[in-house]
Amino acid sequence: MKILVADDISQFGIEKLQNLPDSQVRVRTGMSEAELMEEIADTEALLVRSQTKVTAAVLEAAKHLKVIGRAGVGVDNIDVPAATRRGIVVINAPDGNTISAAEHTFAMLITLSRHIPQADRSIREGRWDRKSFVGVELRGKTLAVLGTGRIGTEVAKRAKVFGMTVMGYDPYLTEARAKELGIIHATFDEAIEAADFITVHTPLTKETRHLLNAQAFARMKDGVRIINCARGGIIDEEALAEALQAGKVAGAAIDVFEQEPIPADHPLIALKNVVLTPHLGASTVEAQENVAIDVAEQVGYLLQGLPFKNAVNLPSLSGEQKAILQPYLALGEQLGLLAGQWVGGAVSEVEIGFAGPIAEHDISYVTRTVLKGWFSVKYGDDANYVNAPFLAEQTGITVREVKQPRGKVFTNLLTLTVKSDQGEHRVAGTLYNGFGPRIVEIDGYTVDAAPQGNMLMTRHVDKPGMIGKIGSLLGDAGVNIAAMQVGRRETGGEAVMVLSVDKAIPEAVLTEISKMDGIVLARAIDL
Ligand SMILES: NC(=O)C1=CN([C@@H]2O[C@H](COP(=O)(O)OP(=O)(O)OC[C@H]3O[C@@H](n4cnc5c(N)ncnc54)[C@H](O)[C@@H]3O)[C@@H](O)[C@H]2O)C=CC1
Ligand SMILES: O=C(O)C(=O)COP(=O)(O)O
Repeated sequence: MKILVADDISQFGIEKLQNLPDSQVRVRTGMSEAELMEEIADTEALLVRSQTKVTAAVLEAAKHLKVIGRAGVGVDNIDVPAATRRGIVVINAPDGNTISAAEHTFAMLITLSRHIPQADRSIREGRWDRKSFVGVELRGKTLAVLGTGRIGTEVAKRAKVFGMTVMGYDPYLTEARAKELGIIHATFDEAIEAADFITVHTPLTKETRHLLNAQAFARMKDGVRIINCARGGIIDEEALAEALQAGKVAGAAIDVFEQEPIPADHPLIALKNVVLTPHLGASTVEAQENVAIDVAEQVGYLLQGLPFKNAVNLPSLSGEQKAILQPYLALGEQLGLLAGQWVGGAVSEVEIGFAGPIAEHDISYVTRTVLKGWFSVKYGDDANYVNAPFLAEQTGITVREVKQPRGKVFTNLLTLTVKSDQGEHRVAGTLYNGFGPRIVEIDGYTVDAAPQGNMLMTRHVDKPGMIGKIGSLLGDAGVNIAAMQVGRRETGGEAVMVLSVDKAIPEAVLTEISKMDGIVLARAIDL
């Protein structure tokens, strides 16, 4: 198992990776894109912080990569859509540096209100200047927190203790949560217009890029102070520099930049009323240990095929949800795999039906497992839970999820209906209490088969001798039949047969069965 650590992560995390069975951990930091592309070719797991840019080109070169672990929160240095398309899981460590980032923000807030770095510099320059550094109190001032997630919330709590009025803006902030935190639930405009201090705590996305721009600065109070310990790019740096020069903004404290490291001629460097730190929000002993251990643990679980959490490109399931969904995830994958081998032709539509208690839960993960099973017939190990929805999109397959009322016969039922240019097929499975998963329907015919191992499935005309002939052909080839199921609607019509066999059916035998008079469809299935 080859693991590459491309940024400085705590030794505690590296040791966890080294302790994984069969792991070979290489630590090489500060690589160029070309060097990383070379280094990553045979790597299964890559660990980074914010410095290494994991571009689409890097991922293209990473033929064996299964997982990217981000020892921290922001994943904007990783091309997540490209990773998802390639089925690579991206895992971050969302909780480990929250307090450190909040404390750094608070340090910036106080620094900004009392000119500490500028005053320190003046003393070192031989001056004793007490007039130039008159500050403002935080008490009684209004702080706008844009983005009230983990870090924004911790900043808000601390600001409350300092006697500030806090206005929170976040699409996910509810009135009740705002009340609980003792903050004012505000719109973006209300927050930025009322604030004496504004701090941003959103991720960098299309929506938040230049959230604070020239128009936003124009609407703010004269003398407002701005803090960014989230991501460069949330604030338009040119517009901020202009607003600072014009005196509209009285001060800014910035930890993160559009380009890191910042260029020597960056417009903010020359301005006196600005405090700059080189992306230090998460740089504490505690945060670095936390995030490195967290991410190494989850990456390790994934590499060992164990359940893992904090994947940013997979839906997250609580332990309780996992326990409920687990048997359905397995059944869904088997149904997908079965249908993928049973259905021929160009498929345009897949409908997944959920009946029974499962319909009350988040079914999106089950859909992923059905699609993963389906696509693994064609793509093998290249299809996984991460890229399965993308593969459906790429191959022009419409996927529909339908929640159905509980049926009369089965207390729970998963159905998979597939429309192809050769017609419509439907397979269904259920979970019998105590007996596990069973296939209970194929193309409208009732059967009861365990979905496992090698099988022969046929649709044939229900006439004497069919089953005997198939049995002899298999017997002559040394293929033993372990179980047999036949489903039919009326005598002499069409029937479906499911044979569980002890080993794979040779291609030549399958061809012969397919050519038999009365056989409509015959497929070897491997589950
Ligand atoms: N300077 C540093 O070293 C560090 C920076 N960070 C950065 O801090 C940021 C926040 O981190 P967390 O609080 O852990 O994330 P989080 O996911 O808990 O919170 C982000 C919040 O932003 C909100 N949001 C998203 N789009 C928004 C929009 N358009 N307008 C308003 N709110 C919006 C979300 O609803 C969410 O509540 C991230 O960008 C992260 O990368 C995190 C740790 C250290
Ligand atoms: O966790 C985050 O989002 C951070 O910005 C921390 O970045 P870093 O790991 O210190 O390069």
